[in-house]
Amino acid sequence: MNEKVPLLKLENISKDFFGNKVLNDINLTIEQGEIIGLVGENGAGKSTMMNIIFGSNIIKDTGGYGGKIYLNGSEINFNSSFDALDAGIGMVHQEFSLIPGFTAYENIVFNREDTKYNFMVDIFGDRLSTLNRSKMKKRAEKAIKTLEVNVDINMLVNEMPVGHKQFTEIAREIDRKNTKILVLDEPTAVLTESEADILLKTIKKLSKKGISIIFISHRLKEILDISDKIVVLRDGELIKEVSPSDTSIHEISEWMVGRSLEKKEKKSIEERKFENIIFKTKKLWVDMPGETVRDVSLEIYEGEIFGIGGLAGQGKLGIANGIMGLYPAGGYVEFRGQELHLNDALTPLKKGLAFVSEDRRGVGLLLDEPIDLNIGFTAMNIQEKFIKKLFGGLLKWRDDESLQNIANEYINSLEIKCTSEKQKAKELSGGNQQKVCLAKSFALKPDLLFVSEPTRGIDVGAKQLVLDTLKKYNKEYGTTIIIASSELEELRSICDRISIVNEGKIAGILSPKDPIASFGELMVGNVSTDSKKVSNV
Ligand SMILES: Nc1ncnc2c1ncn2[C@@H]1O[C@H](COP(=O)(O)OP(=O)(O)OP(=O)(O)O)[C@@H](O)[C@H]1O
Repeated sequence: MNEKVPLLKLENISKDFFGNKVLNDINLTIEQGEIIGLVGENGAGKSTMMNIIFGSNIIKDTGGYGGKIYLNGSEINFNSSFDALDAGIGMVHQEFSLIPGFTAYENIVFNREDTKYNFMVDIFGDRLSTLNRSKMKKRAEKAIKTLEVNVDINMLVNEMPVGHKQFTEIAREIDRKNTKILVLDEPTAVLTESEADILLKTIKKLSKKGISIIFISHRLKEILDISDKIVVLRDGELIKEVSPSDTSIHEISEWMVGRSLEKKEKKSIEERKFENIIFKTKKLWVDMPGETVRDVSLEIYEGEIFGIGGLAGQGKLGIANGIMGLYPAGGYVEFRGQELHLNDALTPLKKGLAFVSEDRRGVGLLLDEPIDLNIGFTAMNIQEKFIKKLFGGLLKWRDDESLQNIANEYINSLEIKCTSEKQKAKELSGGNQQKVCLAKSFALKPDLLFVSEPTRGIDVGAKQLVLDTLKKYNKEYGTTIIIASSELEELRSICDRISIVNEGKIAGILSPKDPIASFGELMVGNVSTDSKKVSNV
């Protein structure tokens, strides 16, 4: 009998990192054109499994893996990702692998550039061939067009907003002619809902063309909407394979965490009164690629949790980036009654402001350093915390014990999955790296904390934990918190007031109890409605 051979088959796959077992006896098959939705808590082993399929160096450099992988029935054993690409397996990693100083189109066709004939090639060989840029641009444009997004292919990658970087990465994979399997590791984490919708449609189209997709996401609704088969990993074990029509978000969440989850009643937010203005902006503008901040005037009360929402590119992320000196900014900003000088990244930190950026890997972590140093680093440098001094400060050295203590405090409270506080940041899973970034800002004990997209890349179970930790900080230390988020429900669950930014201006400020429709109206710039300004809840 002629048994049908699956496109890809994983047989008894296991992996440990220096004795720490992270994958155990995984068996999985993937058919041509099938979309597999891969889910699991932060640190469950999803990226590791994908790195094995993609032949990533990190697997080989850490002792390889156990078990066998078959592609079209033949065993494969990739020596590098180039072998995987040659075999038709592409991957878009959580962290971008684009070349920052190159344009989008150069990145999309990188290593597969078109060249022009010139006579020197006949004499000296291919090394003297010249690039056929117009052909390269046409190819890049075609790939971007497939995605139906508006990305400027001539823009340098380091000047792009994160969402556009993500589309550039995917366009690069689409441009490859031989792709059979595409692994997408949390591709929608950096996208807005509407951008994510576009991507999901593209994924469906690719699968119809016969390309198989392995799609990792913490947004379980997406997983249910798009997958042909949902695969749940927990603590390195494959614990469930299920069809989306036979399950629900709640059930998947329970398989992920391994226990039954109570359906939480929505708690109504207690109304709080605030007296003093701690922070003000007048006519703030910020020049950040992809983010329009034109004219933002705000007054923030000491001790409140203030939300900033709005559609992508309207300015919600640009505000904190400008104030914290990461992008050119102008206008007037005041903190505790004193003008705060803009275009300087050090002064805000010294004055008691802190920022957890949406681009956490870009500006957040010292990847080769251990967790404890990452958590304490900024506080050490800016506030001389975790430092021992002798002779009136003439002799200074690192206080390793207090660093360890603070790190362990956050490892426990934020449930950071790691082997110890000495594990290097680069060895943590994406979601756990993000928790380290939050801990780093908490260690500063700031008076005013800006947080952008606090739960991006965080699994369903840990989302609430992160929001609760923010609330706890606000309550215990009186920290004023300004949260920018594309998830309106997240803002409505913890903020005292929520502003909506539209076209670089504050369209209105609402109470979290206001109806969703009022937020929606402000998001599309309809300011003439009843959107009352909540000056103090
Ligand atoms: N290079 C490495 N060295 C040591 N341990 C590692 C390394 N890479 C990953 N790990 C460990 O393997 C485990 C699984 O990590 P992995 O990145 O596969 O998780 P994940 O399911 O993708 O999580 P997330 O949702 O947070 O991205 C984690 O405990 C992580 O610390």
